[in-house]
Amino acid sequence: MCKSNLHALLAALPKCEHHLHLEGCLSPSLVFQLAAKNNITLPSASEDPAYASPEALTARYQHFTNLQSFLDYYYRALDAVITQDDFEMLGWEYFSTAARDGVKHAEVFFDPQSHTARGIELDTVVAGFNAACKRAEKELGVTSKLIMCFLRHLPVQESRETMAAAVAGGYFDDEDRVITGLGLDSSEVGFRPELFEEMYAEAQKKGIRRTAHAGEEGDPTYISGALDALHAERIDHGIRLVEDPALMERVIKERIMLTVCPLSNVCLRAVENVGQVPIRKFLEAGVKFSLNSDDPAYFGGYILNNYCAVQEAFDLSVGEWKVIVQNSIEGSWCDQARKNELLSILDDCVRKHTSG
Ligand code: HPA
Ligand SMILES: [Zn+2]
Repeated sequence: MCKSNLHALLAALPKCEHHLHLEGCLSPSLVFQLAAKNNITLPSASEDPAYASPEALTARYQHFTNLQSFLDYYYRALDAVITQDDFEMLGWEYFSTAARDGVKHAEVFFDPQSHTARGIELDTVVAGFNAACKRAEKELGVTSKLIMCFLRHLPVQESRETMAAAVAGGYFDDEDRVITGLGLDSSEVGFRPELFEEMYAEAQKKGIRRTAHAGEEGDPTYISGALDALHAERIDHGIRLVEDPALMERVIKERIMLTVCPLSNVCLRAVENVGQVPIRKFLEAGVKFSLNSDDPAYFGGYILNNYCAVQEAFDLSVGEWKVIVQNSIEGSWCDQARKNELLSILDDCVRKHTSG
């Protein structure tokens, strides 16, 4: 609950989330629970005191110093996730919590290489996450799309193999497209988007949607690289766009949406506080963006916490919230009929708020 008098409106807004790593929903309690079930030995408390208990691990997550310091914990925790049911449980952890925060549509990332590198089949990962997506639609009315990410710190050949495995698995087939989009994540600086041009070109030919993390820690040339070399349709994070006004003009003109993650930016010290995320600058300039939780088990909460933190920092008007939510609906990769449903929920929601 935030202090804002708009809290009821923020809670009720029909949210679309576009920057959410399913692996980032692995809470410390779930790490310990799955490790016990799967007989996985976590690091001992003498190796790393953070592994003394779920509470100690939670406390450790308050002290990341940059992206890499988080990724080290993020990848290590995944050792506990093994079976198709584990992946489904992780997916359900996301959808069941996000639905309570008012998420109606979610386009969620997963990182196959962090599992296939441990000997887990791509099919196991996709089947588990896809089952969670299906269940979310049936039981919660939350629609979703899966976005397969490449880990940019690994040799490009491994991304090539991941792409080939997804094609061979039929996940991009037109009739029953299980994977809607490609993404690019992990350590940004030094691993330029241009390295992944070939896989993105193949995706574009197949009509697969494209996004990439850029401008989180990397300078604005990572954003232009993602647009030029990868033909990215969205940019994940993208907050360093403000450093290059000409590029910002291009992003506005080409209607590229940024998927901004305010609490993540604070936790990973890209900014000192939410007030330094360029929300007001983007709104005033007409840069389209959605607000997202990134890795909610690590960064202080799910999407509503991000909406509330933005409201506390910027004191936005109802009209400004309407623009943010409208842009996040229109920037989604669902069909127009679903967008129209969500736009109409948005209208009702704003009307109810302003009339009473
Ligand atoms: O915010 C992120 N940036 C890069 N890689 C990631 N993997 C999970 N979250 C992130
Ligand atoms: Zn991310």
